[in-house]
Amino acid sequence: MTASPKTGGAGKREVPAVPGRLPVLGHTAALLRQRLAFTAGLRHHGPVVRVYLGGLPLHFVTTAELAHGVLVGEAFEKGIFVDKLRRAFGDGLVSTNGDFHRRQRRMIQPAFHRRFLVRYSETMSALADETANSWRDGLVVQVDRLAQDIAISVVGRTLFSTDFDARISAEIREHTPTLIRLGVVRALSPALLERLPIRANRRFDQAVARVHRVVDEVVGSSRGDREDLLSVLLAARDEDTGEPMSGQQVRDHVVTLLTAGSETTGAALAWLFHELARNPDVADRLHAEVDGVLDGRAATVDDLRSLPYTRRVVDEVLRAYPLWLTLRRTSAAVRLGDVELPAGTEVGFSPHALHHDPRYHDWPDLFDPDRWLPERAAALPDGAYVPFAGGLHLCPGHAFARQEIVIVAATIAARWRLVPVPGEPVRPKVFGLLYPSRLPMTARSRP
Ligand code: HEM
Repeated sequence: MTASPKTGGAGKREVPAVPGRLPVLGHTAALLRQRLAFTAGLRHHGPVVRVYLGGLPLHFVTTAELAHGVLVGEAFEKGIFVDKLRRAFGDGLVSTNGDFHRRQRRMIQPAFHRRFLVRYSETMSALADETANSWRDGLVVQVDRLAQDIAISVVGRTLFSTDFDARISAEIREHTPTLIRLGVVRALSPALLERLPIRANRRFDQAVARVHRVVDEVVGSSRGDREDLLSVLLAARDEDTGEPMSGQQVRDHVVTLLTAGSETTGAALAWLFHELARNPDVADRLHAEVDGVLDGRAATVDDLRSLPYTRRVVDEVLRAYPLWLTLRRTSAAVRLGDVELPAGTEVGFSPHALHHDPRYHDWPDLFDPDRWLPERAAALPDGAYVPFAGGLHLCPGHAFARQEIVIVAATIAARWRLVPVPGEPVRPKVFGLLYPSRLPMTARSRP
C-alpha cells in the first residue's frame, strides 16, 4: 500500500472514525490529554483512521509504509500547522508550501553544505569544551536548560556569527519554546479557541512579539559579510525577479532556524544524558569509546568516524524522542492505501508512535543503540524511522544536528559522568516535541 495520485474508484473504502468523538471538541480533548497514548493506540483501529480536531476531520495513517508515502508524495503539503504557525514563522521554511517554499529552500541550502558544516564543527567543539571546562566535581547541572543553552549558542555562533548577549539569549530561551509548545496546542484546537482573549493566546502573542523584536535586533546588527547563514540570506536573490529578500522575509527565516535548530537539538541532547544515566551499560561502552579516541580532549569533526557507538546512541535518542506529530494536507486527490482522499484533506501521523511500534522495532521501550548496527538497521522499512521527516520538507539541519549532538555529548562524556539528582522523576512533556521535565544531574569527574 502506498500513496499515489488518484487513478480511479477501485478499492474505495470508508475510513473508520475513532470512537470517543465529542460534540464541538471532537477528539481534541482526548488527544491533548493522553497525547502519546492516544496516537499509539490509533493503529488498533486500522491503517487510516479519522480523528476530529474540533469539527475538522484529520486522516491519521498508522503504518510506516503509508507515512513514507505521505512524506514523499507530491500531493501532500504542510497543513494546519502552516495555517496556525504562520503568525510566528511568517514565510519561513516550516510554514510555507509549493513553489515559494522550494525557491526559499534553494536559497538557504548553501549554508548547510559540507564546507560550512566543517567550519560550524569548530564552534561546536569550542562550546562543548568551554562547558566541560567550566564544571567542578559535584556541581548540580540543570541539564534540560544547559542543553537548550548550548543549542541556542551553537545556532547563534554558527548561523549568525554572533555571541548573543545574556539579555538576547534569555529572551530567546524564554520565548522560543512557547512558539512551538502553544503553537501545537493551537493547531489541534478548534479555530474558535484561537480568537478568545484567554491566557494561552496572550502568551503566544507576547512570545511572537518578543522573539520578532530580538531577531530584528540581531539582524540589524549584522554586517552580512561573513560565511554564515545570515550572510547567505542577505546576499540571496530571487531566481525570477533578482530581488533580495525583504527585511520581514529575512526575519522569518531567522526566527524559523533559531527555533527549529535549537529546541530540537537541545531536547535530544538532554535526553541523551538522561538515557546514559538510566543505562549504565550503554554509558560504559560510550565512555570506553570516547576515552580511546579523545583521551579527555574535545571531539572534532574528524573524530566522528571513529565514534560509531556514540553515533548509534544519538540515532537511538532520535528514535526514542522524535516529534509527536507530523501534519500534512492533500493538494490534489490522492489514494492512500485503499482509501481515496480529495484535495484539501488534512492528513497526519505520529513519528513517536511509529518509532515505538513493535511491528517495526523489537522491544521498542528498550534503549538499545545496537539496533542501529548496519545489518539490523537495514531491515527497517521506509517510514519506520523518520526523526527528520523526508521528502520536500526533510529537515535541512539533519547533518548539522547529528554532528552537534555527537561532538557535544562525546566532549562532555570524555570528562564527566552526569548522575541524576535523587527524588526528581523525569517525565516527557509532550508538545510538538518531547521535552524532559526538569532534569537536574550532578557532574562527577571521570578518571
Ligand atoms: C535533533 C535535531 C532536529 C530534529 C529532530 C529535527 C526534526 C525536524 C523535522 C521532523 C522536520 C520536518 C517537520 C515536518 O515535516 O513538518 C524539520 C524541519 C525543519 N528543520 Fe529540523 N530538526 C532538528 C534540527 C534542526 C536544525 C539544527 C535546524 C537548523 C539549524 C533545523 C531546521 C529545520 C527547518 C528550517 C525545517 C523546515 C524544513 C522545510 O519545511 O523545508 N532543524 N526538522
